[in-house]
Amino acid sequence: ALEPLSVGLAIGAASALTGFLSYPSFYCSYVECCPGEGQRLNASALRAQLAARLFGQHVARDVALRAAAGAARRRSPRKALVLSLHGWGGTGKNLLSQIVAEQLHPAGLRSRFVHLFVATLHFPHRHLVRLYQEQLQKWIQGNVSACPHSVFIFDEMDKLHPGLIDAIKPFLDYYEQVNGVSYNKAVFIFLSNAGANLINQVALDFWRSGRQREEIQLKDLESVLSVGVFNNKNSGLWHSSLIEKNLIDYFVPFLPLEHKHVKMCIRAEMLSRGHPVDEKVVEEVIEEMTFFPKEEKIYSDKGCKTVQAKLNFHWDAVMRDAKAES
Ligand SMILES: Nc1ncnc2c1ncn2[C@@H]1O[C@H](COP(=O)(O)OP(=O)(O)OP(=O)(O)O)[C@@H](O)[C@H]1O
Repeated sequence: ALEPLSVGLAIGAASALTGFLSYPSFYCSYVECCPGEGQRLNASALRAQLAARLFGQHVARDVALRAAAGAARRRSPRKALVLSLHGWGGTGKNLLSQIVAEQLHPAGLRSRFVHLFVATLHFPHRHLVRLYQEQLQKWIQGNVSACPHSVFIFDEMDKLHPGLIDAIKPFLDYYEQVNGVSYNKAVFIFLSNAGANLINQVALDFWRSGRQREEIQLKDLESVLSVGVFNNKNSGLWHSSLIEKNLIDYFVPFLPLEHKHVKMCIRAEMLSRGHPVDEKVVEEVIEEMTFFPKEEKIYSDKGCKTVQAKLNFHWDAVMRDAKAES
């Protein structure tokens, strides 16, 4: 093995000789750097990732692509990009956030410029809201000062205390600067189950009337949600204040997943573990999953969420049987 010093000297000499590696790119190949001024969400790279990794979510995919294209167009956006993701559990909201974050920061959730907050985990106590507000504001301000392209993901947004939503609001607004810091290149992604039942009902109505799932358009979902959730003061929707002020740029709905999508998740999980796809196992795993509504059993009630656990369980059983036989 080569000593680190020799490797460093060799690389240094090579770069000095060729003049090929500029200082920042050389440095940034070893230490994660904040993307440069011109860096934007790349719509075609995002399209390829979404096509390969996110199943059964044509509406969410199209909205995310529109957001990326919009962000790419604006050299100097007037405000931070704010996406609000809604849908049933296990339908891909965290996955899509991760894919979007990876476009700006290839390390994704491991990047020091991508920050994930889970309401019940990071802000569990109501009586500490003031402290959380202060900490959250300092955290966002410090991180955006260090990297304007910071990404903040808030999971379980419907469980976030309204005081914390108020604390975030100034960063989402059309201010050029807040306390000397500009937030217009930051990305905020909010995840929640709010409106999931209404989204599911639209999907079911399409199915019952014999229409294709792919015919569902954003406007079909927006119209139901705007009456049932967004404009309903009694729905207790967490972000009514954000909507009133037009701080959310894109509403991203997630449809409930059907058998065929869950099968795609199972196959993808097998491949990611380095196993070939075994259709018999796919069928066995899907058999163990539950689907709603009671009569038609079309949609997975946990989306793809339990796929990993079910596969683990399945393989443990296979190993046990193999051991017992030998
Ligand atoms: N549409 C999908 N396409 C591919 N994989 C999916 C999809 N939906 C869920 N998964 C997989 O299922 C698991 C759970 O998904 P994810 O965490 O994104 O769901 P979620 O909608 O954020 O759920 P929750 O609301 O419960 O947090 C992940 O491993 C993810 O990769």
